[in-house]
Parts: sequence; structure tokens; C-alpha cells
Amino acid sequence: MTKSANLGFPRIGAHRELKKALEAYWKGASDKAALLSTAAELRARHWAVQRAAGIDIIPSNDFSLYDHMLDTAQALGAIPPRFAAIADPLDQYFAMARGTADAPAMEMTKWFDTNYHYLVPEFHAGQRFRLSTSKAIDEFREALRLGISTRPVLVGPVTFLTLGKPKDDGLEPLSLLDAVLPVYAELLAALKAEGAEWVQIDEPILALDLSDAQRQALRHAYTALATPGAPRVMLATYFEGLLDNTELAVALPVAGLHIDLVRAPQQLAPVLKALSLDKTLSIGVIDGRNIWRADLDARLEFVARAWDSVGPDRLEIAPSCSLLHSPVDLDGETLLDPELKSWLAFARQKLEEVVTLTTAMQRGKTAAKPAFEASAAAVASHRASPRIHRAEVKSRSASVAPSDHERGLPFSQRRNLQRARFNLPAYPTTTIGSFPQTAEVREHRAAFKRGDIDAATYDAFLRAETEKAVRIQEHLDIDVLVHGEFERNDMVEYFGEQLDGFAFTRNGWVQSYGSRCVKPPVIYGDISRPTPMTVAWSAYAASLTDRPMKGMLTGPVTILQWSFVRVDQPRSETCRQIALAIRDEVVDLEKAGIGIIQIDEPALREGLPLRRGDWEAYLRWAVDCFRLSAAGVADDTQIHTHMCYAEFNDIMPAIAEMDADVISIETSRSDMELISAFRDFRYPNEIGPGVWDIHSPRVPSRADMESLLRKASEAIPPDQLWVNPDCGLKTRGWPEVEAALAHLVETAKSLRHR
Ligand SMILES: Nc1nc2c(c(=O)[nH]1)N[C@@H](CNc1ccc(C(=O)N[C@@H](CCC(=O)N[C@@H](CCC(=O)N[C@@H](CCC(=O)O)C(=O)O)C(=O)O)C(=O)O)cc1)CN2
Ligand code: MET
Ligand SMILES: [Zn+2]
Repeated sequence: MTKSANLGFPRIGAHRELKKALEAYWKGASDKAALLSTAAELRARHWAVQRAAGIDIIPSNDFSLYDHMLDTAQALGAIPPRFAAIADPLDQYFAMARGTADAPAMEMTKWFDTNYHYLVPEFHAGQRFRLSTSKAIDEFREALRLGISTRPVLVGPVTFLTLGKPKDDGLEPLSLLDAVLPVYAELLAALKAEGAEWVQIDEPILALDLSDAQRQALRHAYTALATPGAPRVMLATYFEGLLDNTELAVALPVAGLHIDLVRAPQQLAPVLKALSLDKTLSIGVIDGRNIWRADLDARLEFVARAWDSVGPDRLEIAPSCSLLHSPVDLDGETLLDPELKSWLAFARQKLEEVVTLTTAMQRGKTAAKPAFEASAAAVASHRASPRIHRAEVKSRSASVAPSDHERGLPFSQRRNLQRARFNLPAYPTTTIGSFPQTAEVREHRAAFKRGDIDAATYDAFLRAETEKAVRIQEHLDIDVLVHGEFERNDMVEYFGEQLDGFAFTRNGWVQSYGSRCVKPPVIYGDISRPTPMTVAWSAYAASLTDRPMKGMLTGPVTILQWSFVRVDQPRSETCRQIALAIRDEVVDLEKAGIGIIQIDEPALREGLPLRRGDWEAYLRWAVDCFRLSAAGVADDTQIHTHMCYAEFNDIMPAIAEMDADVISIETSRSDMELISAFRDFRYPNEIGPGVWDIHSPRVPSRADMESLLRKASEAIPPDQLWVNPDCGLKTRGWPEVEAALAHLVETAKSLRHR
């Protein structure tokens, strides 16, 4: 019979219980037993939620204390040598994630095109692997004790190796496949021995453009793992279609295949055609990446097409991908407008949708009548709603002219005007925008939102924090100051709260990395900016000092990328509406006397389509939207942008086309690897390669920073270089910030003297 399945449940907890438990543990405010007991409670609760929703196939080992790639690395014994001596496994695990005084953390980067970050495995020539943790087995047993026989989830060997980085010259990670496969075989056998009939193995790289070596590795790996004693394998792909990898995927000797039919509905027909009769097909028909309620009538027709072809016994109905990327439960949204709320579904509601579709396939649509009626009512209310479309927004967007994307003069001439205006020293120093969001800052905001303090009190507090930050920067002798972003909860949510066409949730948290979460705003309608959003704060901060004060905005592509986006029009159109709103803000900042304005685009790379064939079209509109937001100012106004935590090497020409006067970019965790791309490409404008990895509590020394800057100046002419951290400092504490920034300024000064 057709079954309902889930590929992964959010781990952080509806009330971010895991975040709180982790941070208490790291601070020394709780112990290991307390942390592990919260983790176990969350797993038990999430299994129970899935069972209550009626899900037949429930995953285990989808839980993680920090990151599932890090779990995999530790389970396989892929421990970077600098952490090998740490005896306690949990200490070792967090050391790899967060770094220690003498060992920098593992590198962190984006998981495909999501805002989730994983830790990048490190590989050495001749590396050995061995089964080093029993996490997958323990969690299977734990669920079994609660009466649930789960389908454990593993990251597949080829995805694991492909996403890792060789640390030795000439090492090809896939050459380690034969070393790692026996460990997978051992783990699969152990799971089978515990009673696991099926295991879900995620190979999301099957949705990417693959080399012959990768294809060969996939064939080799799954042939080797297909032993008689192994559990059956549901091979999961997601985030894109299989396309040219369809033949490869269906031919792998596994028992089942999961495909993402939300991102790539057109792949259903070719997969049905190619799939052999002995394989189970799991169809991902409920969007695991967005929060819109599904149109269940339309989905059911789609499911029926699969059912007609594979029959009832080899079909599973599932979300498109793990629900890691969804908030947990819409029921927590007690303040959301009821009409809007009726259009949404979070993880729990998505599982109910999966079950509704499954029930309809098993017993007919009438068996799930109320759910179909509610879905149809939501679809109708969404279609008819007057709050979505705004004629003046659409017509402004339609009348954007090519010249609206152009600054007046080319960079080579703007640069002279800006040099004359700001008169900055060589190697100018600056920071990326935010200063520590201390518990005190967060508590004041929470108190203000609860109504415990009034607006005047909150405002006075924020002004005092801002002034403190300005004085500290002056004292440190930084050249271009920032106001510190104390008034912001998040760099995207803050703007979403002030723009028309956006809604925001109370509790719609999604894990970004480790204990850090975001609450993406919901874009439901045409976007406009009713009033200036940041001018008062920037103008106030500028009034406190004689030094240049940088205005601080989030760019259109990043606001788009880090929101839940409407699906009734192309992303490019939504992005252009945001760009026009940001453009107005940029012009207003300039009018208020702010001469340097940073428009952050950390998510520009993340939005890049997973298939190269789609890159050009995306980069065209994404770069144009950035340019549209920036180009309304005079030539002596200096536009900065900022990017972090992604691989930028392959989009250098597009970054240059953004034509920001200055870009600050994350580089230090990868040891300035990126800089070679700037050299090879001869990046034309000014650039600040980050010299301090701010995602780790470790304070870099002057020598660390000098060595990074020396590497940078080998690749980039010194008169193009700025000196700055990798990213904003909101997650750090003041003592680390002051110490590291003092080193940073000293380093810049010593370079100037040479
Ligand atoms: N959207 C987004 N994506 C991003 C980044 C980013 O900054 N924003 N940065 C990159 C790295 N990712 C990051 C993601 C989140 C955080 C981060 O610091 N998140 C904060 C939450 C930010 C926030 O929304 N804060 C709110 C709510 C704070 C809060 O938890 N308040 C307490 C009450 C206050 C208290 O007593 O502490 C509560 O609600 O329970 C606020 O400040 O107002 C966290 O997890 O701690 C950092 C980096 C890439 N992706
Ligand atoms: N201006 C932002 C900040 O400093 C940029 C962060 S990029 C994730 O927090
Ligand atoms: Zn950043």
C-alpha cells in the first residue's frame, strides 16, 4: 500500500530548546547530562509528532547537536588532525564546530542553495576511516524503545566526499571512496542487525552537474554497498531535478529513489519511464523549502500520475526534502492575520498534507474530505485576496529603464572623487556592520515587544548602545565607522518588518548553523517602502563623530533569498520590487549626508541555481537588482557590498559586474584561498578580504592577520585593499571584539608604515 514518508524533521525545537540547551552548555551554565537530556526529549517529541500526524515512515539520525555533515565526519572517523587528541567525543565534536584556543574551527559553508551551513570535511592523502560513533544506531534503538521503527538517514559517501576539501596538494577526495565504503557497509549491517529494514541515504549531488568521475563513484559505491545482508536503501535526491543523471540514478542497485517534484515537477515523466519495476519511488510533492500551504487538489492529480505508473505498492508520498528548512509548527503563530495564516503550512502541517494525500490515494478523496476542503478554501481566498496586488508597485517595476542600473561615471573616475572626498589612509579599516547583540540588547528588545518597557525607554537604550559603539571604534582608531545595528533583530527580518508586502512570524525559526537560527519573513504581496527604514539611526550615529559613518542596508537578492518568497510570480520580479525599495532608502541616506553606504549581498551566491545551465539567467537579474538598488546616488558616494560563507570563485565576473566601489568578503576560514580568484580575474574595484573568522570565539593574533594580509597583497595591488573582519560581529562578545579589532588596526597601521 502507498505510504507516507518523511525525510527529516527540524531539530532545533518549536521554542528553540536545542539552541538554548547548547548555549547554556557552552557557557558552562549547564552540564553534559542536561544537554543530552534536552536532545533526547526533542527527538522523542519529534517522533511522536510525526506518528500523531500519521506518517508511516519516520526518519531517525536526522537529529544533530550541531550539523549532520559534522556528525557524518565524526562517525566515519574523519577527524582533522588538529582535533585528534581530544579524547572526549563531545568535546571533540564541539571543538571541530567552534574551534579552540589553538585549533581553528572547521570551515563552514552553505548547504546547496539553502541558508543552512554545514561544516566542511577535511581530507588527507592516505586517510583511513573507521566507524567511530554509534549515533545512527543509538538513535534507531532509542526510537524503537518508544515503539517506533524508523528509517535511519545517512549522508551518502559520494556527497560526503564531494562536499569535503582536500588538505593535501593533488588529493582527489573521491580517491578515498574505497577507504570509506567499508565503514558505510559496517554501519549499514549494524543498522540491519538492529532491525532497520530500510535506510535513507541522501545523495543530493545527484541533482547537480556531475563529472564522469562522480558518476563512476556513485555506480561503484552503490554496487559495493548492495550486499545481501544490507538493509534496503532509499536513495534521496532533492533541491533540483535528476535531468541528465536520470539514467544513472535509476540504474543504481538500490531499492528506492526519492525525487523532488516541487523544484522539478517535469522530472516525473522521465523518471517514471526509466524506473524499473522492482524499485520504490518516493515522490516529494510537498514543498520542504517554503511555507505555502499546498493546493491539495492539484497535488493529488500529480500523485495519481505516479500511482497510475508504479502502482500502490511501490509508492511513497513525502515532502520534497528534509523539513530542516521549515519552521516547526504554524499553531504557534497566534498573532498572525487569520487569512494569511490560512495560506501557510509549517513542518507539522506539511506532514499532515503528506498524510492527506496518502489517505486519498489509499481510500479515496472522501476519506480526507475536510482537509481537501480547507485546502481549496485557502487556494480560493489567496486567488481573490486584494492584499497581494498593488498596481503602482507593478507599474514602477515595469518601467525600470536600463539606465537605472548605471552609476554616472565608471569606477576608475568615481574612485578619484571618493578619494578626494574621504581622504582615507592606505589599507583603510572598517567593520561589516553589526556589533555584539548582547543578552542585554536582546532582553531590551524582548521587553519592548512584550510591552514591559515603552518606546522611549527602548530608544534611549539603543542610542546609548550606539554611542558606546561609536566611541569604542574611535578609540580603536578605525577609519570608517558603523552604527552597530543594535536596533535590528536580524538583517533581513528587520527590513521585512518595515516593508509592505511582507508578514513576519512569532516563532517561525529555522536553523542557520549550530545554535543560530533565523526567522525568515514571508513575502506575500507586492513590495513597497512606506517610510525610510534606517535613516534616523544612521544620521544619529553620524552626528556623534567626525569620521565617516557607513550606512548599512541589506541588498535585494539577500532579502529575497532569506525570506519565504511568494510563488505566484517569478523571483526576479519580486527581487526587482525589493531593489526599488532599497534604492529609495539608499537615496534617502545620501540626502541625510551619509557618504558611504553598504548594501550587503551575502546570499547572492547562495541563490545561484544548482545547474550551470541556469546560472546566466539568474546572475543577470540578480546583478541587475543589486545595481538598481545602488545606482541612484552621486559618483562621490561610495557604495560597499559584503559577501560571506560561500564559494565565490566561480562567480567572480558577476561580482565585478555589481560594480560596488568596495567589497568586503569572507576569506579567513579558507586561509585566503579565495584571493587567488581575485588575482586570476583581476578584480577591478576595492576589496577587503576578511582577516578574522568571526564565527569562531577564537581571537586571531596580529601575526595571523598579517600573514593573511600578506597573502592578499600578493594577489591584489595594495592600493585596492581594505582591512576588515569576515562578517558582522553580532554573535561575538565585546571583549573578543575589542581585542581582535585592536589587532586588526595595529596590523593595518604596520602595513602602512612599510
Ligand atoms: N537571516 C540571516 N541569515 C544569515 C545571517 C543573518 O545574519 N541573517 N548570517 C549568516 C550566518 N547565519 C546566522 C544566522 C543567525 C544568526 C543569529 O545570530 N541569530 C540569532 C537570532 C536573531 C534574532 O532574530 N534575534 C531576535 C530574537 C532574539 C531572542 O532570541 N530573544 C529571546 C528573548 C531575549 C532574551 O532574553 O535573550 C526570545 O525570543 O526568546 C532579536 O534580537 O530580537 C540567534 O540565533 O540567536 C547569526 C548568523 C548567513 N545567514
Ligand atoms: N551588516 C551585516 C552584519 O554585520 C552583514 C552580515 S552578512 C551575514 O551583521
Ligand atoms: Zn557576512
